[in-house]
Amino acid sequence: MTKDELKHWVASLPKVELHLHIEGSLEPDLMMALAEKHQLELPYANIEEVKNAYDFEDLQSFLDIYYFGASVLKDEDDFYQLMWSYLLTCKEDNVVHAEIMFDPQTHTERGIGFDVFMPGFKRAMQQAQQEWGQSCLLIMSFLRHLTEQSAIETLQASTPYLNDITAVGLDSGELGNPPEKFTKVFKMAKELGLKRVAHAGEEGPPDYVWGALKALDVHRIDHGVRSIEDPVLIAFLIDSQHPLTVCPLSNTKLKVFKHMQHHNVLQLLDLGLMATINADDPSYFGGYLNDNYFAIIDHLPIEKHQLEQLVKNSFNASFMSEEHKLKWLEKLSTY
Ligand code: HPA
Ligand SMILES: [Zn+2]
Repeated sequence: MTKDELKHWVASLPKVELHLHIEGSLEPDLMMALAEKHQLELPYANIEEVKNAYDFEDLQSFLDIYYFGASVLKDEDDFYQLMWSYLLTCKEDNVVHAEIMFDPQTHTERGIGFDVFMPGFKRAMQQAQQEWGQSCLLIMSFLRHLTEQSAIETLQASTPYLNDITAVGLDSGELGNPPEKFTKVFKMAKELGLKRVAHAGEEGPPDYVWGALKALDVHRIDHGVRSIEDPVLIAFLIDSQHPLTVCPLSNTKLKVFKHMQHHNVLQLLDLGLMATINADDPSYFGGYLNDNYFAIIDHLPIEKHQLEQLVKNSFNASFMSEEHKLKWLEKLSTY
């Protein structure tokens, strides 16, 4: 198959998104429209200027702009619009199931509570479910640059909405904020029956991946690409099959890899790790799920069977029921 044929084929497959920050799907046009609605001053005159600002040195330089962008989200309908726009891209990309992260503290720190963003998210999710059968669930991520006490207060504030939250996660600036800082709140989340994921080994060392596995008892590692530096960790991940939610466009935009040609996702896959492909913050990094698959097709010597494995892995790595997994894996085999 040519690269174009591979892209066409991947685009047609039913797929799963496991690493997507809803605040990172805020497109410049919605950002500008919400700024106008709430009469907020943005340092950008037009969409072109917003896009030009998306030129990052590292994770922190992105996070500064990402948190600033989220400040235009104020009322229930803003959060509805944000979620609805993302879910429309799922339909477009054949993403049949999405596990969507949100950062409560990005909003609660600005005085916007769960009673504002949760109803907005839920309204869009229910509408997409009704209109085209979209499957999706929510992962509540704690900001690791804040204290564990703040994460505990966030978990407590989420109590009335726990039926709508499947898992907790850990994101924001990794270096200097190891997983062990959040041992207690992840234990509380586990006792509440929540699943667990954490960003680790994006900018941070393999020790942070060990920390997420051992101290936080996570089901998946978000990113995890720096695991490759520790052969004992790699052997552990091959054996345990803890999934890695890898985000190729994010990793090149944030200079975790200098160029897509240097990305290690194929290496991880061929070693037998449960690698998956994901979008992370599509509005900031230049593309949604299909674009991430297209980028690795363009720049890595990837073959059809490896793409098929990545897509299968994302179903297997998801929190969907075993019954739904089987249904989709059977369907995949007909493509
Ligand atoms: O890629 C990421 N890493 C850490 N925190 C984040 N918050 C949004 N995206 C990211
Ligand atoms: Zn992320």
